[in-house]
Order: sequence, then structure tokens, then C-alpha cells
Amino acid sequence: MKLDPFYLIVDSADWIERLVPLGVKLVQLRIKDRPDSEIRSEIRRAGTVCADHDCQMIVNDYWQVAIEEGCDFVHLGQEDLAAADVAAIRAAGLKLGLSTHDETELETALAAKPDYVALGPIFPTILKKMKWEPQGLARISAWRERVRPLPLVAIGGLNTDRLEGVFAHGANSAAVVTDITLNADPEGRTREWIEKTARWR
Ligand SMILES: Cc1ncc(COP(=O)(O)OP(=O)(O)O)c(N)n1
Ligand SMILES: Cc1ncsc1CCOP(=O)(O)O
Ligand SMILES: [Mg+2]
Repeated sequence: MKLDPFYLIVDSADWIERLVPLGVKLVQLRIKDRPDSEIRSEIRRAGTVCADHDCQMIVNDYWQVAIEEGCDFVHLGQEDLAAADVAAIRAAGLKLGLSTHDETELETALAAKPDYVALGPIFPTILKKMKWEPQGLARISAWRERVRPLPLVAIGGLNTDRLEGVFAHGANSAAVVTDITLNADPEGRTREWIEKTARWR
């Protein structure tokens, strides 16, 4: 499976309506701590925009709602994975991306036979407090060998100046939140990401 090199992560259907029409081809809907009913309506609205623009949508955490809503891709962290029914996710035909932050988590992730593996945080991130020190670029190369032939997603503290490094070290896709959502010009920054990742597409 091939992933687009630009992996946008946002926390609402509003963001997806705003940014996906600019040419984003891979987006994660990462909404935290909301009732299933709200998640469901966000997934529906976001899913319509993504379908209209040939953009792959990945639902974070809420795998049961994603199955019920006919989505085709979910992302889970290690705690999410431990609580999830992976057989049900597979039986419903969904693809699965998994987070990893250390060797043990990589073993666990590979054993679950995911469709991609994410490694983070590559650089310091302001999005959430993390238990792990930044991994650094060299870790991407180590993961590249372990994860092959699956796609490898780099995440954490990425910006347009850091793309060359993450792809040169073997990432297939660069995931980003705040470099875009906290930017003074999110649309302009999204266009910059699209242009700068084009050579790895
Ligand atoms: C592409 C990608 N990589 C990592 C994560 C983090 O997932 P998780 O560890 O479950 O943390 P939350 O995002 O759920 O807070 C991700 N969402 N996407
Ligand atoms: C959810 C997550 N998992 C590892 S780093 C990270 C946050 C990424 O956000 P940003 O791109 O703003 O650093
Ligand atoms: Mg999670």
C-alpha cells in the first residue's frame, strides 16, 4: 500500500472542509473525548468532503464508530490497540495504522499486521505531552529497516523545513498538526506542504 507523503491531521470536519479542497490526499480526523454521536456526525461531514476530493480519510481512536459509518481506515495508538477488537476491524475491511514510540511498541505493532507504522515524536511537539523524548532522524532509518515493506509515517514537530530530513531517512509520509493548524495562514501553509512533498509522491 502507498501513502501520500503529506499526512494532515486535524480535529474537526470544519478543518477538513477548509483544507482538503486545496488538494490534501491523506487526512486523519483526530477528535478527542467527545460523545459517539458527535464523532459520528463529524465523520459523516468529513467523509463527504474527502469522497468528493479523492482524499483518504483515516479515523483516529473511534474504530467502532468508523466501522458503523462505513469508513475504510483507522489509526490506533498502543493503548487503543490493546482495547480494540482488531479482528472486527479487519472483518469490516478497514485498514489499520498504528503508533509506535519504542522497540516494544514496534514488536506489538508488527504482530498486529498493520497497514502502516507511525514513529513519533521525531522532534519536540507542542500538541500533547509525550512520555518519550524526541526520537531524532536516525530512528527513522532504524524503523525503516524493521517496518519494510510497510509504509512508515513520521510524526511530531514536523514543518516544511524538516521534510527533506525525514524523507532522506526513509519515511514514506510526514504527518503534521500544529505547523498547519496554528499557522497564521493555514491554507497557505497547506499549499506549501503540498508543493514541498510533491517530489516524494
Ligand atoms: C499518524 C499518527 N501517528 C501517531 C498518532 C498518535 O496516536 P496515539 O498514540 O493513539 O495518540 P492520540 O493521537 O490518539 O492522542 C496519531 N494519531 N497519528
Ligand atoms: C499525536 C502525536 N503522536 C506523536 S507526535 C504527535 C503530535 C503531532 O503534532 P505536531 O505535528 O503538532 O507536532
Ligand atoms: Mg489514540
